[in-house]
Amino acid sequence: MGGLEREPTRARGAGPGFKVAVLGAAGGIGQPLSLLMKMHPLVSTLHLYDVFNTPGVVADLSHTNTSAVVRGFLGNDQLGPALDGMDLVIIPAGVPRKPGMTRDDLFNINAGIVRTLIEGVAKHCPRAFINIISNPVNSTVPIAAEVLKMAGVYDPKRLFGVTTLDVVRANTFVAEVIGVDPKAVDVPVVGGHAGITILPILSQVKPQFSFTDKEVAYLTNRIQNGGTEVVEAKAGAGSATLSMAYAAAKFGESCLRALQGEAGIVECAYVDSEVTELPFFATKVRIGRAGIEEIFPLGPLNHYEREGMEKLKSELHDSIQKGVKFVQNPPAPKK
Ligand SMILES: NC(=O)C1=CN([C@@H]2O[C@H](COP(=O)(O)OP(=O)(O)OC[C@H]3O[C@@H](n4cnc5c(N)ncnc54)[C@H](O)[C@@H]3O)[C@@H](O)[C@H]2O)C=CC1
Ligand SMILES: O=C([O-])CC(=O)C(=O)O
Repeated sequence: MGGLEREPTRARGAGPGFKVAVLGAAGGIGQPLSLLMKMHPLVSTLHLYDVFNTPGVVADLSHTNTSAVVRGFLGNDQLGPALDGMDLVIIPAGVPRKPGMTRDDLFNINAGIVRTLIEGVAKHCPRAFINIISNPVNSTVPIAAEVLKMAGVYDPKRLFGVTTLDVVRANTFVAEVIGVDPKAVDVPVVGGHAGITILPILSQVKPQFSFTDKEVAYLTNRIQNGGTEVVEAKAGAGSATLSMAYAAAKFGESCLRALQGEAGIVECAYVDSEVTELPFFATKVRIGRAGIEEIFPLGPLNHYEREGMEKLKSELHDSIQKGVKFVQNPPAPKK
């Protein structure tokens, strides 16, 4: 195809807004998430990185007439340029589940992917907010923290495990039960992001509502197993992608609004925390320009929720330790 004799006149990418990188951008989550970020008015530059098909995704997205400039980066050699100067790095890279698998079954492949990508972040944009989507989140966030510590650039206020999909699901399923618009519902979801470590605090739902025991059991089970519901429905073709892209864009937007200086941005996220004895835990956090400004306590829990808290602790503890150990005592490379 013939090119233009002169370059397009408007130099773009230097306008107001933030620089965002999506790592794993050609995947099931990465593509719709990249579209949503390309449409976002707070994004001026969008860097799409993957080990596969980024030129195709970039060619496609670059034809949308939204102001963000999109650039593609392919393969490990281009990880540095993909990350240079980024304000926000969103990471949905890695393999998804198939029916019968747990999120922890993804550890062997995804742990190494996240470690490599975070080494890149540590080197090229250590002050960026990092949003980790790659599973198992309960372990990949501790992996990221250890890698950043080793590089001497760990700022716990800027590292977030994305658990927004659990909140999105909780709000949707609760809205169905109480018969209101899901946008009007707010359910805190705490703990982690796998099975029983996902703990919806239904007693704190807004608007206030008194659920029956049967409703609590149904809702808790559906929220904890929402990911598996999608994995089974997709029958081998992957896990949640569209709802996850929506959730990641929602959380990413909150990070960008916080970076811009907007006050009062509150989201649930899995973060370095002292709310419990576990070193990482998801609760509501207030995010500001420099990252997490406040981690909210759990608030009053009923008997059912206190039991759920006790049940989740040992699984979450083990997943955290597994991630920490992976970086501190890495497995010997296979011969
Ligand atoms: N936190 C959450 O709530 C959720 C997390 N997930 C997780 O997100 C991850 C991605 O899921 P999908 O997009 O459905 O998978 P996918 O397989 O469709 O896409 C993953 C992408 O990552 C890329 N990739 C692989 N190795 C890479 C590397 N070293 N560097 C950069 N990119 C690399 C692949 O080429 C692919 O394009 C999975 O681990 C999945 O379990 C999925 C849904 C919800
Ligand atoms: O279930 C999975 O494997 C993907 C995921 O984390 C979710 O949908 O919540």
